[in-house]
Amino acid sequence: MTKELAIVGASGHGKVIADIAEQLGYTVRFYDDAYPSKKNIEHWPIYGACEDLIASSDGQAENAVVAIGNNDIRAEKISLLQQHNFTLVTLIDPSAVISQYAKIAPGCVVFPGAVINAFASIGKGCIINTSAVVEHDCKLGDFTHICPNVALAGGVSVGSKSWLGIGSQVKQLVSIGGNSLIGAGSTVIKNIPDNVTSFGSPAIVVTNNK
Ligand SMILES: CC(=O)SCCNC(=O)CCNC(=O)[C@H](O)C(C)(C)COP(=O)(O)OP(=O)(O)OC[C@H]1O[C@@H](n2cnc3c(N)ncnc32)[C@H](O)[C@@H]1OP(=O)(O)O
Repeated sequence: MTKELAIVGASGHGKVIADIAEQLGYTVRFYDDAYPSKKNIEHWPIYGACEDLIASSDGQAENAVVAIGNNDIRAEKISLLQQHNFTLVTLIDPSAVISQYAKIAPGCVVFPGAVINAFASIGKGCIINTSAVVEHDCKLGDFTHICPNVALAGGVSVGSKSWLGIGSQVKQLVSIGGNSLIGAGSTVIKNIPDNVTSFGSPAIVVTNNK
């Protein structure tokens, strides 16, 4: 029997998610709020906006994943789908390496080559992007985005909705607050508070996002 999966968000990120989902045996259907001005992505048709997906649902726990990189919008769409009884699927690329002792909440995507080690815990709706490393005992809040090639050493914590830019690295046991942004290529060696943008090596706070 084929498994069906609605993907909300027809973007580059969505294409990677569709590829992973198909490898896992799903038949995918894209939805995007740019519909009807946008009607397809690559060879996949777009079936409607997110509200069309909800309207067409029979309330019988259909599978869905949200493929939107923006943490706030992803959180909003996931909450909406949960309110309408969709099943939030977590997709893990077959090439990712996940410890038997790691915990990953629903609605996450784990991209090719990522590693999540023992006793790491990943909150709801997170993106663990290509070749990111989440070491042992890390704790990631809901709706975080860990970009490609990020390396989190052991015991790092990241608050909800934070975004760690491509190639950034974080020293062991460092804590990054919620809703903060770490710039591409940064090296984080000290705790970072909530609601700030930081970058550089070592990373320093450059903007308060409140
Ligand atoms: C699969 C995927 O594609 S996933 C997506 C991956 N993308 C990323 O990781 C992007 C992460 N984004 C960044 O690093 C961005 O540069 C941000 C968000 C930190 C800053 O963006 P902006 O606010 O637009 O800053 P802007 O580009 O105007 O730069 C402002 C200054 O900060 C510096 N700067 C910006 N980002 C960084 C950085 N990561 N490291 C060091 N310096 C930086 C710039 O050189 C510039 O300096 P100047 O004023 O002396 O010229």
